[in-house]
Amino acid sequence: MHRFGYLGPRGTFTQMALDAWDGADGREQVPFGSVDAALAALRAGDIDAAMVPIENSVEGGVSATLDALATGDPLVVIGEVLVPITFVLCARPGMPLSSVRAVGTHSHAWAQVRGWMSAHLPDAAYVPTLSTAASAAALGAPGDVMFDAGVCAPVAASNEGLVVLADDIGDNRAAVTRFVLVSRPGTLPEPTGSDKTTLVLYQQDDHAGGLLELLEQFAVRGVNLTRLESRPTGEAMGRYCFSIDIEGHVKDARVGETLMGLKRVCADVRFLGSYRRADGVRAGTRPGTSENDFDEARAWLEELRG
Ligand SMILES: O=C(O)C(=O)C[C@]1(C(=O)O)C=C[C@@H](O)C=C1
Repeated sequence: MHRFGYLGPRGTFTQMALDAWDGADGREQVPFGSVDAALAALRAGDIDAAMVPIENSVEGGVSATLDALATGDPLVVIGEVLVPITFVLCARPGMPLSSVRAVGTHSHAWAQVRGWMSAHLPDAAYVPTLSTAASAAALGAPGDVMFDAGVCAPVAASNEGLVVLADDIGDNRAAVTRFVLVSRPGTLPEPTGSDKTTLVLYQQDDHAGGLLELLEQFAVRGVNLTRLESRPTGEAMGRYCFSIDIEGHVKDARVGETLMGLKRVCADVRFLGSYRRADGVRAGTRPGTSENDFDEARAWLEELRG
């Protein structure tokens, strides 16, 4: 693998995630204007992998990524990276804070600085941009821009020669965004004991207790969920699929058994990869759900069957 796409332009938090990814020396970084564009290029074979944001500790799931992975030609996650998020408010030299009337940034970034904005620029209009660094790049280029200031990473402001009007403006100082490295199917990282698996579940039909039935599959095998979101399928009002991250690897017995159970009760199970956890947390196993417990139970059944 050598061509790695990412949500650009340079200076995005996504590029920081790609810089922090340790699996690819000599890689070429290819910026894309949107998550959809990066994943389309990956599906088309123009790049080998793509780094995209999937979840923020303050604003939650990144719908563009969740939806692009849930539909279309299959893709798999092969790794994840956590990046602490720090925002600055930046502008062209000479623009004082008191003159800022409109602020441009990515919608997930805006959600993380809303409190600061209402305290310091309560009347400023919000202008969405495709990434935080895109707002800095627009201000850094000559010509008219629809906003006077941008919210981005400090590195994006300095890349573009902008002045910092305010530092560290995130409402939650502990904000973290989780990024995933996505590739075409065919690469399954080996289990490490500290892994995650990502799935999208489509229900057979809408009925009372439907979600509970899906969750039981995890619960009885001691599989812990680390993220659960419902996303509209787009087919009709009220039709949802479930985007889920669980602890463990598809090669772990309890995860494999869970997937088989889900396959029986769901209309469709989309496997989106098993990969090493960025935080190194090892999955705890409930009594009766260790590899050994499953091996012993399987051997016992084989014996009964003669
Ligand atoms: O705009 C960027 O810099 C991104 O990498 C995207 C993104 C996101 O989608 O959440 C990543 C981290 C921040 O939380 C804000 C924006």
